[in-house]
Amino acid sequence: MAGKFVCLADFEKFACESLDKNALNYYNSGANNEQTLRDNVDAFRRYRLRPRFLRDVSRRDTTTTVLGELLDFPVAMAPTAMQRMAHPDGEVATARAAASMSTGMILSSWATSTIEEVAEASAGGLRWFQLYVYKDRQVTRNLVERAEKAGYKAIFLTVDTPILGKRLEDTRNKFKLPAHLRLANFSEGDVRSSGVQSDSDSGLAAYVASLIDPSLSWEHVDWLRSVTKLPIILKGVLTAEVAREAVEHGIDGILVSNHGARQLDGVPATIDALREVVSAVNGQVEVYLDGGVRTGTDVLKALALGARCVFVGRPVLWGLAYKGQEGVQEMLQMLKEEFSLAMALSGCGRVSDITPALVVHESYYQSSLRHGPTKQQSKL
Ligand SMILES: Cc1cc2nc3c(=O)[nH]c(=O)nc-3n(C[C@H](O)[C@H](O)[C@H](O)COP(=O)(O)O)c2cc1C
Ligand SMILES: CCCCCCC(=O)C(=O)O
Repeated sequence: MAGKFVCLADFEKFACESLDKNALNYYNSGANNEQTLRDNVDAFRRYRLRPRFLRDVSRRDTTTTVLGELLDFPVAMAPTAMQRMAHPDGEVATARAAASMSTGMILSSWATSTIEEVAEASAGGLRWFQLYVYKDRQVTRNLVERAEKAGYKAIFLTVDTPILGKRLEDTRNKFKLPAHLRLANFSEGDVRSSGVQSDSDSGLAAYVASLIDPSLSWEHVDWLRSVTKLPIILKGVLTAEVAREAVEHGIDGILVSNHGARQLDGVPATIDALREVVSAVNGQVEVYLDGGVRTGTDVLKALALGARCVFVGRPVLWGLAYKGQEGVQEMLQMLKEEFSLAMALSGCGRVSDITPALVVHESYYQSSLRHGPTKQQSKL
């Protein structure tokens, strides 16, 4: 348990006070007016819990599985690029924290540590690899083969970023990766050396435009399927339509995500999009969620609405900024304890006790106050 911190907002506050502007704005900002950024967090507050009491919750089992891999609790770490801006050990510290807490991490294609050093530093830990598709297929294939060889258990293909979203602070700051760091998995063409920065761009947007494939389509998904035996999860799905297509293309899982609200501003909060995706895939593949998860009750709500596991992005960076590996562990420990408490207080001894009846949208109560019970309420 963290010494002086009592909630994840404390980690955020520390990061805001200690990181430099270039890194902090890059980590914390969202796209455009940040409507979706705010909504990702606020939307969780619009769901209400319906606890079941008089059940023995003296012992709780928080474990779950993701594609057959055991996790001590249903919270793992989303890929976030360039973690060494937050702490010198960056992704290596994150991977060690994941292993020590018996959960998993997704390593970003844009890590500031190599695929191999992260694997070596956290031997026995659960790691997945996040993939961006480069215009040069060989570059992309090489990343996949390295991840497979180094023991990563799945590929999370990010589908919401054919082009970089507009992040105002990064543009104002002319974001740059500090000179002592590099995108460690590429031999050349990093954020500093892309060379095409205009006044209306951050260094990042220029790099993406020069190297990342904006023609990303189902053809690339099928190609990826043909070059790896690893399970493929689509990261960035928000609609039933895409979810159904994903299942048709033999995808193994779906991560409901809006990229931490950094791509298309105005898309729904992920917790609001979750139900549509869960119902579209109808149990055919596992569904996960990231975006705005900050408390144990957020985790509980996401699971009740059908997520098998949730991922956190920015909280990892805040934990790193606080105390490296130890800071990330403390952040995860806090979420685990909050989740276990939320399970107890809602009458759930096991993760499988968390069912849709546990959660309703706030409108459920507003409509019954005005008009008496709705059909949904009468059914519960
Ligand atoms: C600083 C930062 C960098 C990110 N880098 C990546 C990335 O390299 N690949 C990716 O698929 N998603 C990336 N994301 C999105 C996260 O994986 C995740 O979807 C999001 O952060 C979850 O929302 P949260 O930060 O509110 O927990 C990044 C997010 C942030 C904040
Ligand atoms: C292909 C786009 C790279 C984006 C850089 C990392 C990232 O995902 C972010 O949100 O920033």
